[in-house]
Amino acid sequence: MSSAAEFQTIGIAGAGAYGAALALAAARAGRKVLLWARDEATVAAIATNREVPRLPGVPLPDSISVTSSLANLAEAQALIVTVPTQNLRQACDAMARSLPAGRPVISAAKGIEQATGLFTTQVIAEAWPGSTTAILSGPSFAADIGRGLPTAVTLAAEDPDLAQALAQALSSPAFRIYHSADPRGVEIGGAAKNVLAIAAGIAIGLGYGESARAALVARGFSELRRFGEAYGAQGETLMGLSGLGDVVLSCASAQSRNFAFGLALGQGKTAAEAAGGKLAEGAFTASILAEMALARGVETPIADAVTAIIAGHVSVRESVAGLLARPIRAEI
Ligand SMILES: NC(=O)C1=CN([C@@H]2O[C@H](COP(=O)(O)OP(=O)(O)OC[C@H]3O[C@@H](n4cnc5c(N)ncnc54)[C@H](OP(=O)(O)O)[C@@H]3O)[C@@H](O)[C@H]2O)C=CC1
Ligand SMILES: O=C(CO)COP(=O)(O)O
Repeated sequence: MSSAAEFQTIGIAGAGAYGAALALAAARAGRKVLLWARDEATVAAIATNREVPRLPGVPLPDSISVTSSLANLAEAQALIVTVPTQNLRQACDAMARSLPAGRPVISAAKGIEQATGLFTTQVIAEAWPGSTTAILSGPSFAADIGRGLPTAVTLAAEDPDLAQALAQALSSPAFRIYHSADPRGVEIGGAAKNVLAIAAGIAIGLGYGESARAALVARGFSELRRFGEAYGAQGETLMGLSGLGDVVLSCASAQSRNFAFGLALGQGKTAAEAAGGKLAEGAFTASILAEMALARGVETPIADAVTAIIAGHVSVRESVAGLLARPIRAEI
């Protein structure tokens, strides 16, 4: 039986925008936080300025310390990994070399590993054998968490007691964490919503308007649900914060980097120009998600279209015309 009191110190691996946000959330929940960045210069800048460069304007309290040594995370009773999905394996390999396995490792990444088709908790389990995995996901911009605005997410683990204990340990009045025993459902929602956010951005970038966006979001959610159920997600999870909730947020706001990436594609930029050096997880997830859907006989026309556009195989307009020319069919 796990209890929140076990988790007094939290280690956070990855000092980007979300790592900073979750460090602040954990500190506000009364935890001591050890924030790890791989780069010495970043650690020095954070220690001096008491803010994370990728989340500027939010001062870090004294309960957050920063380190470039993974061995210093040994004191933490639970770890949260906040590096991009395609770099998660590398980060977990490094942790496995520096720390004993066993403590809970919570993924906060939203994607599918391109090279393997593994979801993020599977990547952690494979790269760091013996770790107990969990996933935290849901509608939450790092900047909103940083400002202390009300936010709600889901934390899931196979062991419901562990999920509940971690959720309690990390929750505070403005950062509410619901718990779940369906980690696969939670991680699929977070990965797939990024692909849909790109599609929604494309529709707006093309000037197709709000009705088109609403249609895309609804049909996209149906795609997410089919894919999720084919890969073992529970329907109720997909309807929750980490699925529908994050689709609503990310498809509606230009604050989403995935939406902004799609918007730029729709306005005629190439994929490289549209990314502009910012992380758009959906750009890496779209093709593997489409491939995995095909392997299980699931239709994902929106993920297919996003994949073809990013690869430069079709123009944005041709691709959208292809979607609009699909045969008329029953909605469900
Ligand atoms: N930002 C947000 O609002 C939210 C983000 N997320 C998810 O969180 C994850 C991270 O996103 P976010 O923080 O925004 O991204 P950022 O681009 O802000 O930061 C990524 C961080 O990961 C670090 N990093 C990359 N590769 C490694 C590695 N191999 N080892 C250690 N550190 C590494 C980078 O370090 P360096 O500077 O050295 O490259 C950087 O500090 C993504 O999966 C995203 O979907 C989830 C919810 C909200
Ligand atoms: O996942 C997020 C909000 O829940 C952040 O979205 P972006 O990665 O698209 O900025």
